[in-house]
Amino acid sequence: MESLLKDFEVEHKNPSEEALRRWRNAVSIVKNPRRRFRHVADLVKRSVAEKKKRSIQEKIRVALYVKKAALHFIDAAAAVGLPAEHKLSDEVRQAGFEIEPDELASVTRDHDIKALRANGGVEGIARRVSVSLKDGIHESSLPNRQKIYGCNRYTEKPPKSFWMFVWEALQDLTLIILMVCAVVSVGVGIATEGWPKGMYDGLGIILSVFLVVMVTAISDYKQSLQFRDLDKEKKKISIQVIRDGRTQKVSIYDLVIGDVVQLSTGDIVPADGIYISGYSLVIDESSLSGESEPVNIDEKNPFHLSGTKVQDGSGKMLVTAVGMKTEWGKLMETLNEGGEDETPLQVKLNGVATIIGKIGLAFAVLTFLVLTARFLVEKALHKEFTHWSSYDAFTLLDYFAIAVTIIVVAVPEGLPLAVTLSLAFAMKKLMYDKALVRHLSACETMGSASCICTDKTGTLTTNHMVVDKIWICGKAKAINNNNSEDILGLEISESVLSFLLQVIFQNTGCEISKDEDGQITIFGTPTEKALLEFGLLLGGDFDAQRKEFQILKVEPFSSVRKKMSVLVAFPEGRLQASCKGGSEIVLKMCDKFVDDSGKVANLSEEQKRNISDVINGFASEALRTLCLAFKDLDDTSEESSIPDFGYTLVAIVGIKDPVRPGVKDAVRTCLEAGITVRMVTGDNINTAKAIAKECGILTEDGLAWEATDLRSKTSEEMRSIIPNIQVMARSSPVDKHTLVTNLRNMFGEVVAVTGDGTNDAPALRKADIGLAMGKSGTEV
Ligand SMILES: Nc1ncnc2c1ncn2[C@@H]1O[C@H](COP(=O)(O)OP(=O)(O)OP(=O)(O)O)[C@@H](O)[C@H]1O
Ligand SMILES: [Ca+2]
Repeated sequence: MESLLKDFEVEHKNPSEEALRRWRNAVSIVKNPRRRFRHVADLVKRSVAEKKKRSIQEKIRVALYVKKAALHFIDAAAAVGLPAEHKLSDEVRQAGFEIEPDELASVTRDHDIKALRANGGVEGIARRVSVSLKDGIHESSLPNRQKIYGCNRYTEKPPKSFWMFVWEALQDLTLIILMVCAVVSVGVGIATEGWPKGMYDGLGIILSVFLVVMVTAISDYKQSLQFRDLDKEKKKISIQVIRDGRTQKVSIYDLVIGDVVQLSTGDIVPADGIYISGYSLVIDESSLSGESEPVNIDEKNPFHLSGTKVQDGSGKMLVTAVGMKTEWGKLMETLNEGGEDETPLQVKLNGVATIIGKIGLAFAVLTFLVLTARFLVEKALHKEFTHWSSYDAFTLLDYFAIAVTIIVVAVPEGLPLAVTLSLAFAMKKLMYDKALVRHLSACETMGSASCICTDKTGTLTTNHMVVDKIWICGKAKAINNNNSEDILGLEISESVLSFLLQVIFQNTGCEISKDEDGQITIFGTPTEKALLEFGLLLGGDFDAQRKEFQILKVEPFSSVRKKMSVLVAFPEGRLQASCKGGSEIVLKMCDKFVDDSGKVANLSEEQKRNISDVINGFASEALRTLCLAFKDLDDTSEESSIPDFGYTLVAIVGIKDPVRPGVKDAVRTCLEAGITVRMVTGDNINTAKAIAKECGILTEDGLAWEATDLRSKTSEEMRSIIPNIQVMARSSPVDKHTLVTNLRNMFGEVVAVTGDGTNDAPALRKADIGLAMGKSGTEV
């Protein structure tokens, strides 16, 4: 059997074009190609779509790069004339806007900096679409905006109606033959046996064909409805916007022109827009232009294109074009063209169906031959060979119908479809368990995984973080979260408290939004939230503190740097940098600290060691540790970057992030099933070890490494280390990716990766199965 099926082998993930072609060619007996190849990639369509995509990308590239160069040229020649005034239509004017949809869309699409300037920059555009850059749009203007500027939706193929499925089911070759047989049978029947008795045979066949077609069409239609539901679920993505002065999350489909969108690392830009403000915003435009070189978006290059990805940094943008007015909208059409790749099981079953089909066909032919031979022999015996009646023709037709019926029932055309159905069923079931499966094949591959690499934060732990311990003024204290009067247990001096609050409130990526009844919601990552909540609990006033200084520069948190730094200016002209991040990393940047008496003192080697012990102490209690530090700068000159040395350590916080209930059992189940489980985390090694022990991942003889130490190893050394690694700490996204690659290539393992953040995205994509966790669901 294996050798018969050798053409029916494809890889789990990204099968080669050649393999896809091979099995298609090996399928020889197909009754209904439309049905048989329904959930299978359409290679022809795909290559057409690929060509179309290339040409669109090429056009975008020309628009982005060549035009830009040309513009510079024109600028240099000082041939600046104001763009032609666009006439405003009454509709736009009555709605209170001052710019035509097409003009607005073309500014961003063509990177037309001249048009932007002529419109008064981003502020000018904002005025024209009547929005305040600070408070965003008014919710009440939503319908108007949608009416005039459109919705953020892309044209989709209309869903197939039920009758389409009936039509497709009718294309079955054997059913067509049977129907012809039925018609002939009716004709011959009426001629020989008369009305109505002669009808019965033919009618019988027609009725059964009708039944087969209906059953097939109904089950196919139901299946398509299921797929539509799944598809809808897959497309639910939300993004942070500011509306009516409040930060809120909305679905990307509800975005309108004028929305102020908050972008942060890992987000897909949901619409075309113009840069308002931001910090070290780096965008990956490869999905649009095919160029792999990321671009910086700032005042000089202020255009955001829909479909690109935020690689680093954070910022705000003003939406200027949505839906089909963006280039992405056009590209979207080509994206799903040609369908999803078939899974190995689907292909195998196609092979089985083909083999059975051949056997069925052979038997059908044999049956027909035997029956006909017997008939002829009998005729010869009765010496009636020259004497033919219509009755004989009828008999032969009957034999033929029998042969075709054998094919109809014996060839399992529905088999490959059945597996798609069962995979879809598995998807649905997983969805009830709150897991969204994006690719059918994942359901299948999941069963053959030999190794799981999981991140820690958010996957093994709940991601509900609270500050649990703090080290400040040379003492470690447990936080009493229930008693806001006396959270620090002991008194600390006013000045130290103000240092601490300053660092917490300056150095945060969080947004606080207050609704009408004063309820506050904090938007931000769990770590940041925990810290900010702690600051509020200490009695800090976020809004008041924020007004005291002006933020000059921000280096947002990234999984590579593992820290966040900001530079602020106080009204009196003083500058201050502050930094928070992975404790051993920030500790290296400090040479002073706030001592027992609340004074700034030099940090000796011994004290550094003591502080390291404190960090390790916190970490081995499974706390995530962060160092908070600041540095006063008297240099008012325009510094190019935020310094990374000479800081004063204010405090170390230990943040509790409890292990999810049930994780330990899940790990045990995996181990019993022979699947190795590894933890790959960005956190401190001791924190990682503590959590890994708690979950049962780290055993006595297992290894725990820091990713930085692994990077320098040769591939030979890796080969001996990797099989025993159970914990990899302080890893960057690239480290995670490398580990997965090595596991797959060196040891041929089928690797499943679970992760919840952007730092897991490369590894998730590389893995045989990527399981993206979390409520938010970073787009992977
Ligand atoms: N907002 C932040 N500001 C500064 N430092 C942070 C912030 N968030 C996390 N860190 C530091 O970075 C480390 C986490 O890095 P990273 O984001 O790569 O991992 P993670 O996603 O939190 O963990 P995992 O990989 O297990 O999911 C933490 O240990 C902490 O020290
Ligand atoms: Ca994570």
